[in-house]
Amino acid sequence: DTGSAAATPIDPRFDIAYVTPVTIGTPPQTLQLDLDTGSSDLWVFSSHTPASQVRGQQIYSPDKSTTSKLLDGHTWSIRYGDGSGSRGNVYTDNFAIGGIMVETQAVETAEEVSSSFTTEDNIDGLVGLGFSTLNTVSPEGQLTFFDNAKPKLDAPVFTADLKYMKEGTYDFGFIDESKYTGEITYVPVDTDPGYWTFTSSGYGVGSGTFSSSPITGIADTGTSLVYLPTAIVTAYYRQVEGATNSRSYGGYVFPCNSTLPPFVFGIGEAKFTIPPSYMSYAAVTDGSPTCFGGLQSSSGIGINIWGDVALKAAFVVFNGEEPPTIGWANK
Ligand SMILES: CC[C@H](C)[C@H](NC(=O)C[C@H](O)[C@H](CC1CCCCC1)NC(=O)CCNC(=O)[C@H](Cc1ccccc1)NC(=O)N1CCC(N)CC1)C(=O)NCc1cnc(C)nc1N
Repeated sequence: DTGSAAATPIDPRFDIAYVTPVTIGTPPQTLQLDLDTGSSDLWVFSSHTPASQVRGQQIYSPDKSTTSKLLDGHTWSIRYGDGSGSRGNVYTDNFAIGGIMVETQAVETAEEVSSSFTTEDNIDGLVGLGFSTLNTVSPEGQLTFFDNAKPKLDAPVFTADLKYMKEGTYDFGFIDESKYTGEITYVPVDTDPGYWTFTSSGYGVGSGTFSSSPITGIADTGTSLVYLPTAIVTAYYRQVEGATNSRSYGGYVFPCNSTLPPFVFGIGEAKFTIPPSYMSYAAVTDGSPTCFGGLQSSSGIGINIWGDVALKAAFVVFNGEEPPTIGWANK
């Protein structure tokens, strides 16, 4: 099988996240989920989520599906890097993305979600596309949609073609040559502890010299920005008039009318350029003349994260063969 599904930005003003339509159960219930290579739980707002915590999200009702089965005695509880979290019970049911159907997918129903999920009414839940080792279901961990779908895919891959303030695509089971230019450069993936962890070959700021130095981090579709070592981040903002590292805004900000250099990162011998428009992420509040940078320091996180700001500058292949690799191409 092969399949394709849209990745649509949830906010027209800046790319905080992307959602993809999925169907669950019989008859199919359609939800808009955030495909997240930085985690491995598939969880949804559901008929079990307290009404006080639901604000416009679509919900999955297992009781309305003739193919749902409670996974008795199983629970899940997850905490994300931004401090948000959720927890609940587990069902298996039919689950499809882009026409790829998995009959007994573990679908984790939320009994509780944190406030930032309640207020984000465009996200009905997440599809974790990290490695199944990160799945939080207890007492037995469950497989991701990709792990379940892999045997029926023409090729054990999925690709991300995320776009700047535009609808992009996730493809499953094939590599669409019309979506990229030149060659795909593949590099090894370290699957411990379960992220798509790879090593970039270096970086450059604007037309400055390229610094060849290994930068190990995770490819994370569920993270909005790029988080890299402080030395790289200060080298970048040194080139931005009026940039400061703001404690109150929690990161590097600058006057929105400042000229930003592009940011270049290496994958093997290949080079990828994040254009200035992506690097000026958003005004700190609507209408403010102060903008928040798309590149921030990873010093408080403990890992480097290549989030959407970097991913949308490339066509990215998540290759699930043994051993897994990740491929990057210009587009
Ligand atoms: C099994 C756990 C699983 C692997 C977990 N994975 C992750 O946290 C990475 C994962 O990709 C998650 C997936 C997110 C979670 C929130 C909802 C959208 C998806 N990414 C993050 O948490 C990265 C930081 N968050 C972000 O990048 C969120 C994403 C978001 C999007 C839309 C709406 C709300 C939030 N963006 C913002 O908050 N933004 C608002 C501020 C703006 N300046 C930038 C955009 C983990 O590492 N948890 C360990 C963990 C726990 N506790 C903490 C404190 N840190 C941790 N890393």
